[in-house]
Amino acid sequence: MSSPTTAPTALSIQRLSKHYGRTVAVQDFSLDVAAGETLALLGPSGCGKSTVLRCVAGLERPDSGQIMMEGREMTGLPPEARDIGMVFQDYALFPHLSVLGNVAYGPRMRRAPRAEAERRAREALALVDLSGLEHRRPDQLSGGQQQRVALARALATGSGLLLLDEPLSNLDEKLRHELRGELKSLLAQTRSAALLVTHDQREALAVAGRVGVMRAGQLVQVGPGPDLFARPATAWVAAFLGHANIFKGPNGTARVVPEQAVRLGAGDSYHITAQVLTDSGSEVTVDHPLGPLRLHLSPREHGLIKGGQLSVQVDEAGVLQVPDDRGPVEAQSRAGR
Ligand SMILES: Nc1ncnc2c1ncn2[C@@H]1O[C@H](COP(=O)(O)OP(=O)(O)OP(=O)(O)O)[C@@H](O)[C@H]1O
Repeated sequence: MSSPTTAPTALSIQRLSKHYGRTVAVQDFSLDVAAGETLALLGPSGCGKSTVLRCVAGLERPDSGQIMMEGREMTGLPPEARDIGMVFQDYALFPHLSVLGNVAYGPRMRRAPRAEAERRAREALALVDLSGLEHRRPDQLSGGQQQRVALARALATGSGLLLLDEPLSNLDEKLRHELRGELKSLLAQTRSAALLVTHDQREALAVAGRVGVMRAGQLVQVGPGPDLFARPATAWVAAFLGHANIFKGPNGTARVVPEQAVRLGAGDSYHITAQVLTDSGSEVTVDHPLGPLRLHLSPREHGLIKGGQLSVQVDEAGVLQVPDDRGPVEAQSRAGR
């Protein structure tokens, strides 16, 4: 599962495990992040994403495994010795410090002289487009501006590795959408490697070059986001990424039918068993021999329905055969839809 790129490795996590009491939070987790790369860890709540990040930051001590940065062993070191820039969910700015003071804090802690720390802080604030607000206090900023100050603070550390734990979580949908694009270009400009944790697929796809999908403490698949969607390794990953058509196959396998494998208005006609209007057209369920096939139709495609029937041709070559690793409840809820 290592990166196909030849860039040097900024972060290497090897066989990391961590439990809390009886809860296995992370198990045998290995991942490399290349210099300059942004990698997003994606997975359902409680799957261990933040624990991985906290172990990399040095805020948690792993039970076993190794964490290396640029080839140096970090596993036993305290957070302040790791030279990492961090942004956490609540972005915890110091309320009594100005914007400039907040951003200069990192370099100051790393013993940069005041003038040098402030120069770096101003540079970072310019990157996040907040020049001119240096003297405000956090409570005089909007949520989005505070979020950007937190980012600037991480960037000003000048570290080769940034850890971002749900960095856009406290924003409304509109602002999140705007900042997703900004975050991507910002990370590209800094050339730092970044490990981003999110439970939001759109965020992962919009910001990261590669996405790692976690389930129950383990990394189940890693690769560029569009590749994961086109070729999910297992039925659980397919379901998690939003594939609608996953059918039980023989011997513990499942068949995933991507929308691209379905041609409308060709082949045999099948009954429509359910129809729901959506804001972009309609969603219909077709009684297909493979299973109840759920399809999104544009208003124009909706016109292909004749007498409660729709012609559908499934390109067998486009159907994916994968191990069915879904629990009984997950498989049931999909089949029942
Ligand atoms: N300090 C702790 N003490 C006990 N259990 C913990 C602790 N921190 C995390 N856990 C448990 O470890 C597991 C992984 O938690 P973690 O916060 O890493 O998940 P996550 O994927 O980041 O979740 P979310 O998306 O909800 O933030 C969960 O079952 C959680 O309840």
